[in-house]
Amino acid sequence: MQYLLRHYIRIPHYLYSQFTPSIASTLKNLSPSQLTQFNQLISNDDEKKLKLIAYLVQKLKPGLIPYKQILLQQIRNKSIESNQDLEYAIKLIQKIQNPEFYLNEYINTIKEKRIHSCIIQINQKYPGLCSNEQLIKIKEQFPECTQEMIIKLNQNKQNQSKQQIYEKIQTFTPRDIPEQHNLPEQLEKHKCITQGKIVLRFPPEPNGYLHLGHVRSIRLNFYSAEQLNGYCYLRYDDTNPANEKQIYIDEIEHNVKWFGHKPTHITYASDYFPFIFDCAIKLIKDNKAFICEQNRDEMKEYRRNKQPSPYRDRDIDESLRIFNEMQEGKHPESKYTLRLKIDYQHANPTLRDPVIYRVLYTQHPKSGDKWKVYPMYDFAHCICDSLENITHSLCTLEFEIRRELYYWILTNLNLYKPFVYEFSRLNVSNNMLSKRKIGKMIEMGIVNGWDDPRLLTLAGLRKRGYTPQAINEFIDQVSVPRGGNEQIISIKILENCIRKELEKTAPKIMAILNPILIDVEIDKNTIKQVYVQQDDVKLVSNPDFYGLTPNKQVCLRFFGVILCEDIILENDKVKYIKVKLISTDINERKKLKGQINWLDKNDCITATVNEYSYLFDTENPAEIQEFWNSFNKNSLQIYDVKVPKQLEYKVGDRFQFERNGFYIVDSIKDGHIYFNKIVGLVEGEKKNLK
Ligand SMILES: NC(=O)CC[C@H](N)C(=O)O
Repeated sequence: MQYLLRHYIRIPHYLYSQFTPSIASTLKNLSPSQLTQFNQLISNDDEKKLKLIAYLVQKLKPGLIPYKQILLQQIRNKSIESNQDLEYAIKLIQKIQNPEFYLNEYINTIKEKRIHSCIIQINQKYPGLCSNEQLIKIKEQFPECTQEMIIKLNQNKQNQSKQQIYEKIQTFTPRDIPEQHNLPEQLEKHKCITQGKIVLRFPPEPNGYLHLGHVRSIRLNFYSAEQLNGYCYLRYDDTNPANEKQIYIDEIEHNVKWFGHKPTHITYASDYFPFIFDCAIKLIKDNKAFICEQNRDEMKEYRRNKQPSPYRDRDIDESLRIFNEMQEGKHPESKYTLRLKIDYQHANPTLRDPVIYRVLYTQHPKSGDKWKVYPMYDFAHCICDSLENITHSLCTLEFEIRRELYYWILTNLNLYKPFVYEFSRLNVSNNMLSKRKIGKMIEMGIVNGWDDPRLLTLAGLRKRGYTPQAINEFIDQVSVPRGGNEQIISIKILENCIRKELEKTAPKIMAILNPILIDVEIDKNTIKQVYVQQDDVKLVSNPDFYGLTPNKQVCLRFFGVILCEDIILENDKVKYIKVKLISTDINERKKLKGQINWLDKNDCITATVNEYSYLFDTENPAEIQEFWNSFNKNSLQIYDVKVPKQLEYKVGDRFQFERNGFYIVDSIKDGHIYFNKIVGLVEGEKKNLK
């Protein structure tokens, strides 16, 4: 049971202990026949998960009602593999939720709901499918649904996900948690300042480059503020000078601008250090904070065992004196810390007398050596939010457990409290979004720096050829769910977004990857030399191959029908290919299935292509402790390419190389062009040589 709870229901850790006995006792209270029925119903693992969640929702203790929505969400987000699963999940949802609410809030009929889920799944499984193919797939599974129904639902879905990002904020309703309520006079002052407008913030720590995961927050905050006519701050959460650098600060600002956002203000947590310091003094004077001398390990041990620090009852004046001395630089690092005096036995470990200040003699990128004491994130963050009159403080789910502490601090400082809301962190398959882990990969030399095009850092995506529009489209499609940090989004959805955009915008050119030179005999006296692509040449043909192979006719596109007379090898490599021009007649050309790309030797130049594929072989490398072992060693391949000579190439230009994919000019060194492959064509398109 514990195992299931931990894996399938994401609730704060410290609640398990309260949760499990109540479930256990409910199970105990079932009559033998009920129990048999319950067990009989559970026939496989997936069903077990769903059933258990549904069961738990029914049996929630009144105090846990706020988590009901999370659990329901969990059922909705459950990946459903078969029709039976789908029907089963729907039945469960119906059972546990007021049917009227379900029908109004979600979809009109169960049938629509089923089709709708099916569309979502099909979109996720085959992101590149056009609507016709989608229709066929859906019809296979739901023969009873009409074409109109599918089109209508598909449109609804698209409109819904487009609007969701900023409309979502308007749907947040305050939870009924007393600690979160503001006093009437606080609210009045807050409203007077904000004039009822929405005030958001994007608060990255400048300790690395931003990545795709941050775009969810950038989009949610900046874009929502723009759409809702509100404000959004870019605030650097610079409370730990040990890891922070000016280059990161600059890169973050550059990225926000890249997405076209203009922060209402750019602020730094360090701007507020004097105020935050005074807050700490106030808490010491109120006997709500004390100077502790426990070292890191002792503190950890005591907190885990719910024991009080031996310094907890230190005299207020002494704590005040030491804290001031800490700031004056009179004490070494790690000797003293300032800790809150909340409740060392609290069920939520973040409230067990957390540290709020420590001594650091590191140079701070903004405030230099002015400060010797630095506030911890938990202490600084809520105060900054409050001072900036943030209306909605939005963060990822791993911060959920800190929400109670956030409110405790603001309540005890008598400060205005923003509404805190968490959403799922973004995970993308076959890659890793974690500044720490990316930093590690750079350190190990697995990738070539923060802007390596295989990484999903914004610098990497930019270099790879992604546009802000395509990235935003991806974020809109995957939206801002709250289902859990474990969900993994297929990287194919991201690829599909850039592909869709480039299909419309990138000019098509013929380019020959891995070129092979062939002699085309036009007549007895004329030989034309052209390049064709290595993968269009095979010594032995097969029924699916329409390229060059001995004694077979193929067409050099827009030129003429040729017959391959001979292929000569040297050390297993094609050395020479001899072909003969048979006809240039358009009708003859059209007859052939095999249409090959080519470039005249005299009309092209040699360039280099960096072709990238997935960074990791496994879908979820974060799961593996030594994640570098699943690094895809073929994630970068370098090829020669021939491109038309008469075109102009500038860094940043994007092209579609016909039948190959999309490419961007990455750099030009001494006249030599380097392309990065952005993304391939939709699977199957390449083979189709027509
Ligand atoms: N509350 C939050 O949004 C967390 C911000 C934190 N500085 C981070 O970069 O993760």
